[in-house]
Amino acid sequence: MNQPTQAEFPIREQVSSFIEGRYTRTAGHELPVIFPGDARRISTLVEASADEVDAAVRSARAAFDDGRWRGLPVEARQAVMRKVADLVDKHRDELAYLECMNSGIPMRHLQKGQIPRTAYNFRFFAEFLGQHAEKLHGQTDGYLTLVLREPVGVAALIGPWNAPLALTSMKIAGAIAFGNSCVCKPSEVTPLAVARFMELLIEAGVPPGVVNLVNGRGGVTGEALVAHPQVDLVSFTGGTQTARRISASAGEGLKPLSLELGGKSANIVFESADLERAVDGALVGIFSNNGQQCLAGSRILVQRPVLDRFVDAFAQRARRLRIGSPLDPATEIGPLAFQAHRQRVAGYVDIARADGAQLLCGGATVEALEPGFYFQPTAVLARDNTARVCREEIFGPFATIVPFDTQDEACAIANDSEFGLVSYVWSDHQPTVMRALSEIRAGMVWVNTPMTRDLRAPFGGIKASGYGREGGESSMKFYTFEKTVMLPTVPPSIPRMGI
Ligand SMILES: NC(=O)C1=CN([C@@H]2O[C@H](COP(=O)(O)OP(=O)(O)OC[C@H]3O[C@@H](n4cnc5c(N)ncnc54)[C@H](O)[C@@H]3O)[C@@H](O)[C@H]2O)C=CC1
Ligand SMILES: O=C(O)/C=C/C=C(\O)C(=O)O
Repeated sequence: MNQPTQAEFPIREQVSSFIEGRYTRTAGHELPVIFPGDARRISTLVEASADEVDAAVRSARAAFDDGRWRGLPVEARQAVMRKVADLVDKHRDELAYLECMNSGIPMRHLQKGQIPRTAYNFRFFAEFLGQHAEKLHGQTDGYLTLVLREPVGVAALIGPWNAPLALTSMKIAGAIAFGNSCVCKPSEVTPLAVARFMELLIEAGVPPGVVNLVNGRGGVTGEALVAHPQVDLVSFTGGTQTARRISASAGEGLKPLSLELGGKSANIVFESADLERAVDGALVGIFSNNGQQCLAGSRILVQRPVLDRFVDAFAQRARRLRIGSPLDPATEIGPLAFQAHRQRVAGYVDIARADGAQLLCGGATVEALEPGFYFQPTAVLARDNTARVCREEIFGPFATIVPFDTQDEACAIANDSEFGLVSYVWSDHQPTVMRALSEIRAGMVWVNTPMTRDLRAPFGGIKASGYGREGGESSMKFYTFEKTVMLPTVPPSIPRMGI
């Protein structure tokens, strides 16, 4: 594909809220929307005030209460959700372009990964819905006990900037599949693709008001949304500190919460691994999506007998990754999402050195691509797991390699983290794999493969990586509540009172 252009896919001059099926275009506090490839301002975000958040929640509430969506037969909801997926496929390049211009994620990754995943989020939940009727729990002592699943109500869906549409659409699909209405709040850094997606939802037949959008800063728009008394549950993906504030507010309102947070995931390469595959996997694990992934394998633990070979191959391949404009189909590493974030990532080079780590490759910005927010794929060899680069989530193209001797040590290092999102294990020796699987404390473990995803499976972490799970049945449980119904099968004898 040629590089897409703004003439082909115009970018809205202003991104506001989308309430009851329409952009609001109100005046308000403005934030620039920037193309990280060259630091150019490409649009303006108009922040939603608390009043506008209130209007969005009320719209979702009304849509829920009058049953315009949850009251539809399952087949009708499924048909609309499939249509959403078809429209995402049809507009794949446009959505990829908007996301790319806003987040700096390379087009090739968006066109092959995140945008098809957006379509699949809707297809998956449409099919899932068709498989799950209310469950009959059988008879007991003259009663038929039924457990019904009902939508919770109005969901607040708060998303991050690292995979804006793919992650927000996963939440929307899960929420509306089971009949909920929702208000989304994407990251203020990356509002464009999610905003365009709102129009596609309406075009597909999702009734206005069922999915609303508010844009703005977390401390303003996000806080007003979480605290709104008519919001019934909150699904959040983002940073751990933010999650603490959201938990406090949601806790006050006793709102169910799903928190998908950051990680410092161990990618363990045993000497029994196919080393070439492990290097391939480790590169994908830390450098795909410009390294901005919660599930990045950012701590690469390597068994000493293969350490030198691994380090040489990894650093050599990292140096060869193609850095460039995210619009170029050949680009493997694009710019980081915003300038302050690049500064933060770059700061870890000195932090690593101060802790005695050795720089293996990268470690600098890319002069030739200034003023874009580029940063070279970087790897350091840490002395041990106490280094700050082993403990803090960097969220960029920055790998920390840590040597180990024994399997016990590898698992102890893997678990010695405040986070517990995922872990990767590379070994062709089954007992090694089986032991690692039972000892690693993380929400997910991938064996001899980087980052594969099955939407039927629960996704989420433990410890500072959050709690709650989404995907398949886990989403169904989160976005519904159980209502128990007792029906007498024979007229019961009821004690007579007050006679
Ligand atoms: N997928 C993940 O696990 C992600 C993890 N992160 C981690 O979080 C760190 C900080 O990144 P940020 O973009 O600043 O993430 P963040 O946690 O601040 O933002 C995520 C979302 O939460 C919203 N938000 C912020 N404060 C809020 C509040 N008080 N109430 C309601 N909503 C609020 C933001 O506007 C955004 O939509 C990153 O450096 C990275 O370590 C960031 C993005 C994604
Ligand atoms: O596959 C999912 O449902 C979630 C993936 C999350 C990320 O890739 C992320 O937050 O980086």
